[in-house]
Amino acid sequence: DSGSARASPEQYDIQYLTPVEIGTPPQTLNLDVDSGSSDLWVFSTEMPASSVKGQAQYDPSKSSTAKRVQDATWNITYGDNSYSEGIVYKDVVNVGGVSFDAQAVEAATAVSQTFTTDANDDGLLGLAFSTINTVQPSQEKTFFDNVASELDAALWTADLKYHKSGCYDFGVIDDSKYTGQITYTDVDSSDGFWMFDVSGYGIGNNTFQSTSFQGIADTGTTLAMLPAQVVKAYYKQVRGAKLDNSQGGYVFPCQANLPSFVYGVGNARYEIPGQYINYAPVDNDGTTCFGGIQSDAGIGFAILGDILLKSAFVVFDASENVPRLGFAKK
Ligand SMILES: O=C(CNCc1ccccc1)Nc1scc(-c2ccccc2)c1C(=O)NCc1ccccc1
Repeated sequence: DSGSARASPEQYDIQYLTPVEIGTPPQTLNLDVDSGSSDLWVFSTEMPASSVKGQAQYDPSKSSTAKRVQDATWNITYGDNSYSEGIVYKDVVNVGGVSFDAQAVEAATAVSQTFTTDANDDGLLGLAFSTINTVQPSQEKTFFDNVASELDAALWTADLKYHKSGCYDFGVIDDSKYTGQITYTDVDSSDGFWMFDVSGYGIGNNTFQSTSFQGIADTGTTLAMLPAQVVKAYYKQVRGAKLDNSQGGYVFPCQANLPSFVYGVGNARYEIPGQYINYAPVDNDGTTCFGGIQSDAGIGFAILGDILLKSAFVVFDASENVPRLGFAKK
């Protein structure tokens, strides 16, 4: 079995949304496929109407295959202190043609303001490792863990694009989506993330620095949160850039000519074009812009979010004893 689902960007590529069918007859919700968390949770008819502003809601009472998981609850808080919580159903879930008939669908009963204000985002589909799923008293499996044994290959791929729709594929590597070789690197999943070693970095045409650091491949995080020293060195090359704590990070004049950022995976080198690193204006007149590369200070590891992932074709491969990540140019 294999499948393919679209990943459509919201404004500034803040996140990418993928249509997911839930229940019988199918209810289509647009979810944020998130390799940085492991809960599949949705806006639902179980939450107060005041928390719903345009989102589609999963209605288990309208699904003949929905079954309540008695006494099961969940709650999750993300690094920006956004959170959601609720109860659990089992139901049919279909992503890009790959289906599982008893997927834990975590129906929200409450969400934070940040989720309520994002009208197009109906929930998250977590594809990190099931060891960090938040359902209690017994943890549930991610959609990928549930379908892996049915897939032609136990892997999924991310082909995210700059200000354009891309794809998430399941069970197959589509060779038309990348050029050259795929470079693989082992994943340390002990913290539940797709965590690996970045072998070094380079700024524009400057010499590549072979200082490795650990990071997670996180399709759910917008920006690339990198070691403070790396980020400081990057913005030193940007005239007018400064760390503005009131904005929460490095900003620069929107007209700045940003250098590219090169990152290493093993002996391979991948480049984020400077244009991708001009994330979005922070003011109405578009004079000052917020950087797509920011510091990972206080997190404990780097977060290689969409700003970085959209520069490559990425393989999330759990087909062997040790999971691994593959990167290729495209
Ligand atoms: O939580 C995730 C992946 N989910 C991101 C997401 C998607 C939709 C809504 C909210 C969040 N990734 C990870 S792993 C570790 C962290 C983290 C980040 C900062 C401090 C502590 C932990 C995060 C995370 O929260 N990512 C999202 C994020 C938001 C704002 C700033 C940085 C990162």
